Amino acid sequence: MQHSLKIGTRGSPLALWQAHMVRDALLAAHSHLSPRSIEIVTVKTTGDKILDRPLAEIGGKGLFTKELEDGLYSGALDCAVHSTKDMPTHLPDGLAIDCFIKREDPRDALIAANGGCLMDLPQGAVVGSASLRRQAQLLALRPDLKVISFRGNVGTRLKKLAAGAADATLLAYAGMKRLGVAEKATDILSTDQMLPAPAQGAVCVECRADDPRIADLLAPLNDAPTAQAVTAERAFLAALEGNCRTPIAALATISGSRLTLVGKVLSLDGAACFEERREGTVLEAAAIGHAAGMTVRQKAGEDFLKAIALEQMG
Ligand SMILES: NCc1[nH]cc(CCC(=O)O)c1CC(=O)O
Repeated sequence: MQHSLKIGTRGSPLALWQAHMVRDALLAAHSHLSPRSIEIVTVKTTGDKILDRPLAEIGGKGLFTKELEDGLYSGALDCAVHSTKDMPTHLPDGLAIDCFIKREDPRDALIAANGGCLMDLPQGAVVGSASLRRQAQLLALRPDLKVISFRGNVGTRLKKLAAGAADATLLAYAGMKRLGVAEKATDILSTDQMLPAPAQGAVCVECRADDPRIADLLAPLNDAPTAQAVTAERAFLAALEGNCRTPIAALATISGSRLTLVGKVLSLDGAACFEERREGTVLEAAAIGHAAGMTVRQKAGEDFLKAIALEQMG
C-alpha cells in the first residue's frame, strides 16, 4: 500500500509556493511517488494571526513554526516547509532539519513607489519595514530617511506601498522572484549595502528526527552548499543569541571547498556596527559561524548588546 505524505506549510502565497516547490522536487526525485499521495496541509500560525504589531514585540521567531511543529509531533504532518530565516536557531527535541533546498538570491530589494535606487530616494522619504535589520542598515546608509513599521506578507506590503502608505519598502528578493514580482524591484541592494538575514533565500524541510522514511525521501533534495552556508550563518546568529530583537545580519559564500562568512550586529539606528569576516573549509561551517559570532560579541561588548534589548522594550 502506498503511504501518503503530508507536507505542512503556512498559508501565505510565498509559503504555499515553497511547499509546492518541495512537492514537485519530491515527485521529480522519486518516480514511485504519485502526485495524489502528496498532500499539502495549510496551518495557521500565531505569526500569521497577529498582523498589527512588529514581530519583535510579540516574541519574535517561533511564532511561524510552533503550530507546524505541533503537527509533526502529533503525526498530522510528515514534514514542514519553512523559510529558514524564520526558524529559531534551536530546534525542539525530536525534530530535525537535514534538507535545505538550493538557495535563491539572498539579497534584499528596494521597491520605490516612484522608481529609482535607495540613494535616489528624496530627502526624508518614508520607508516601510518591520525588520530591525533592514531598518538599521537603511539608516546607516541614509540617516535622513523615516522608517515606519510595515508588516504582512509580500503581497500585502506591495499593496500598502501602492496605496501610498510609504515611499518605498524592502523585501527579500528571493520571495519576489518566487512570487513572480521581481520586476517590481527598483534597486537590488548589494550585500555591502544591506547584508541579508541569516539564511535569507533558503527554504528548508523539517521532519521528525526518528522518521527514516521521510529522511530518505528528503535526502536527494538537500543542496550541500546551501546547507553549509546556512549552518555557518545560523551558528553566527546562535552565538549572538540573536532573535528579532537585535539587528543581526550574516551571509556565507561558498567557492569549492572554501566558505567565507561575513556577519554583523548593528545598533537600531545603524550608527554602530560590529562586523567580522572569517574563512575556512565548508566542513568547518558551524565552527566558523560560532567563532565569528563570539568575536562580534566581544567587539560589541555585552553592554552594547544589552542596550539594544532595553532600547526596544522602552
Ligand atoms: N519574514 C518573512 C519572510 N520570510 C522569508 C522571506 C523571504 C524568502 C526567503 O528569505 O527565503 C520573507 C519575506 C521577506 O523578508 O521579504
